[in-house]
Amino acid sequence: MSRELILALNPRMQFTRIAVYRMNTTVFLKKINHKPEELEGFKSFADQAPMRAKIILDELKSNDIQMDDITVVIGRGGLLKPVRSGVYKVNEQMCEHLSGNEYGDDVVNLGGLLSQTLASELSNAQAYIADPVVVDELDDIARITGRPEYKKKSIFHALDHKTSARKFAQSIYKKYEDLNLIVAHLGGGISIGAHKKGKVIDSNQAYDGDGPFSPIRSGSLPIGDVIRECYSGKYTQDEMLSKQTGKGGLFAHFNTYSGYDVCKMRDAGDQKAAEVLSAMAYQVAKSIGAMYPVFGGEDVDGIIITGGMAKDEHFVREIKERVEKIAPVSIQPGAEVLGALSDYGNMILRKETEILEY
Ligand SMILES: Nc1ncnc2c1ncn2[C@@H]1O[C@H](COP(=O)(O)OP(=O)(O)O)[C@@H](O)[C@H]1O
Ligand SMILES: CCCC(=O)OP(=O)(O)O
Repeated sequence: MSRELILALNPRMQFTRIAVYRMNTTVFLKKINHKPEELEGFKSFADQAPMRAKIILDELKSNDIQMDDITVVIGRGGLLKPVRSGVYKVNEQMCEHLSGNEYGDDVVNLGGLLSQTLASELSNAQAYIADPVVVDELDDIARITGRPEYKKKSIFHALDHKTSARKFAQSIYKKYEDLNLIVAHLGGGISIGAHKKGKVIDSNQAYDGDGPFSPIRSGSLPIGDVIRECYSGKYTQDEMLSKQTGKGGLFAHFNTYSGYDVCKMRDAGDQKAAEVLSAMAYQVAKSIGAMYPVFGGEDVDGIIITGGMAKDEHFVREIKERVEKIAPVSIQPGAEVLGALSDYGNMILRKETEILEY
């Protein structure tokens, strides 16, 4: 059996999930929580990389992981220039773009930066990312907006979308490339994508654009009101961007980053939580419905609902009731991000995947 180890990383706002794999066996799995006081004082998410990397290294060492055996460090890919789906070696330009927030400031940028920082501390490791949030397979028609200077960008949870869609295809003994699917990832961000024969030809711009509001993002807003707020003199540009991308949605209503907490409030009888969650489900359902014409009259073979909030049966039921006439609905609760990264890691080790250059 190969001694080589894969270290997979999924940095989130308040924690970092890490796992170590030897082939298909999980050797180590940990959710490292970061206390609010540890995260205070950093100007951007990218600046947290050295601090989080040190904690991860200490965690691996104290759990007797054979550091010299780690040859692949692979993280979720961040906000970068548009790229094709697949595995990328982390290079200098990628690190510059991620650390400089060239395409936006989000915790997901830490995926590539942590991979690079950790690989540089290990004697035999190379850093990678896979299916970053900027995988771009949009049809040209989906890019055009009502202002020639603005193009719709492809920003969605590509890793979970592709993994869930392939898993669904396998479950019905079909190839992903032969199916038309609508995938809804319900996580911290919410992305709804039209997967036509293996390509995501349309999606909401799930970071700073349109679509349903999510646990942390505002989604589509009445744009005139937003423009007036921008010019009110009350907020800086960074504050306005943060309201859209990290402090909108359920956070703006309830002051928590956790969709789980708001579901618990609803279950405990909180009327406002029930109303806002129902509105979120309503917006998700409308966005799923909006993908139907994208297939140009072809049948939709399935709607896949995935991500952390797909674990909440009440929330999922409210979406399902509104969309199940379009196509059969398959629920895949939770997002298997670390597992998906380890699959890519194994493909790297077996030389079964092209390593793309950013
Ligand atoms: N059992 C659950 N019920 C409702 N929401 C949940 C549950 N478990 C996790 N969540 C929420 O899912 C969101 C995270 O989704 P996830 O797909 O894991 O991550 P990501 O933010 O990367 O998309 C968080 O808002 C979290 O609180
Ligand atoms: C960064 C855009 C994609 C997205 O929203 O992902 P998360 O659900 O992981 O926040």
